[in-house]
Amino acid sequence: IFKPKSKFKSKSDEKLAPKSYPFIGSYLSIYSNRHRLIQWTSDAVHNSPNFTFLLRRPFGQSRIITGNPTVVQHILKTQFSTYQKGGIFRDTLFDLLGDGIFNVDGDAWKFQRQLSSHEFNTKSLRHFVEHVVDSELNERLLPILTTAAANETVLDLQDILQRFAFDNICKIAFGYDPGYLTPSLPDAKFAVAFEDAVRISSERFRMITPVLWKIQRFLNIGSEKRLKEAVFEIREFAMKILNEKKQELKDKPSIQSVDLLSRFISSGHSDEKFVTDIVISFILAGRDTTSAALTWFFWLIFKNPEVESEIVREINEKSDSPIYDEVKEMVYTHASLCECMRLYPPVPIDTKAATVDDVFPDGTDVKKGMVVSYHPYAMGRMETLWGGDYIEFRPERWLKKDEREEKMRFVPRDPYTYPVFQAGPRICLGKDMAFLQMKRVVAGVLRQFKVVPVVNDGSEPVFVGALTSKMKGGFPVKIKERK
Ligand code: HEM
Repeated sequence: IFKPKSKFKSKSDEKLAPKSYPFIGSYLSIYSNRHRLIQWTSDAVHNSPNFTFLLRRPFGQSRIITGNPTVVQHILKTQFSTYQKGGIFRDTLFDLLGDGIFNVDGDAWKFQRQLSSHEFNTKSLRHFVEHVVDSELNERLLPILTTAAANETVLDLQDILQRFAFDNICKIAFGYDPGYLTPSLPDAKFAVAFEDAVRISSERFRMITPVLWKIQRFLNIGSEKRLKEAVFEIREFAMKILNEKKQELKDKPSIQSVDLLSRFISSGHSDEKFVTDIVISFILAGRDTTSAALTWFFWLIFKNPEVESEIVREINEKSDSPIYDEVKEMVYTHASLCECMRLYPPVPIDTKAATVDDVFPDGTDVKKGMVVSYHPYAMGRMETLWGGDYIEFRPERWLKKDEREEKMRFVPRDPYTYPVFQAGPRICLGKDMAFLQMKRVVAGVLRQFKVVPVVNDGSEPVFVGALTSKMKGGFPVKIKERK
């Protein structure tokens, strides 16, 4: 599928690899690039032989980062049991995620995966898009945009989309509506606690050594103190909902619940710790991913008006179809979202730990315990994989004319070249749900409005990556009614 080749053409190219020194490793380069770590590691991937490089961190820790699809397939599929969450990932996120699906391996993971996969069957997905997404769209998002258009106010669209996604995922996970997109509702405590806990947990990854945050946690000071409080609030809240749900199901056993929590309780899993852990993982998974993708999507279509026109044409053509059929048939919009996430992946880099010594197909030696990352951001910007126009936003690269039916057909790329949703046995469980949600939002918004970014000095927005990516400083926009 992809032939690794040495990219070092000359001695001067080799100088592009991060410099490493005894004891501190590449810390000086890491520190000077701390505000653009995704872009810096992406450059390092591009400039490395076989697109795999070893990043030496202080105190003898090393991390292998790859953008080579053959290696990605090796990590995510062929040697699936060798590369696990384990180690530093589990340790760093344990306070927030506990033993939720994101943070476990082996039988514990398999069990949660099987149990929750029912939530993603066609019936549940149809309900999700027709009821959950649609009510949030029509009752909350579109009225906010209508008011902003009438008053010509500037909105932070990134913030609004995050709130939208948070309400959606809470309804799926808990059957509970936090109303985070409704500014008049004061009960945003749970959402704020969740936001703080995710931010502080992500910051732990950026510390020079985990010992630092562990000391802070032990002394219960600084951001670790807030993390403890935030996690306490989240768990207390989750427990409250759990008990209410248990009572509700006891009082009305015949009730048709579609949320994850009710499903677990109904199938006999009501252990408080187990159920709260898994629900917290789901909220994390669904919270910032679709909003990150949509934020960059609205920026990209503004920059590429011919793409926006084609999307508007497609959604108007489908406006008489039932909602579920409409979103399923939005082929050009689907391609545009894939193209957007190629350039701006919501999870820009993802990490595993090697459980035994191994050798990658490109010859890289891996030692037991090493941290190993694959880099969707770097891979989306590789000429070898996407051609000379890789930097252009061109949804057509995902489409092919179906000669018999005389219409465009979506042609997916193999998931090891495009691991935006991960790949292999642990591929994102919410992928289909995410596309349905994003396409419904795009149709709802663009049918009625034009989103116009407020760009003061003509500069491009900056991509920042943590656990999930963000647009630095938010996404200020004005909303115009489409004539
Ligand atoms: C554009 C949107 C999304 C993207 C790009 C995305 C991407 C990913 C990625 C890269 C992973 C692997 C993370 C890891 O193991 O470290 C993942 C896992 C997962 N995602 Fe998504 N995700 C999206 C939306 C969603 C949504 C909306 C949900 C839930 C409703 C969801 C549920 C999950 C779950 C449960 C896992 C864990 C799967 C497992 O470990 O077996 N995702 N996703």
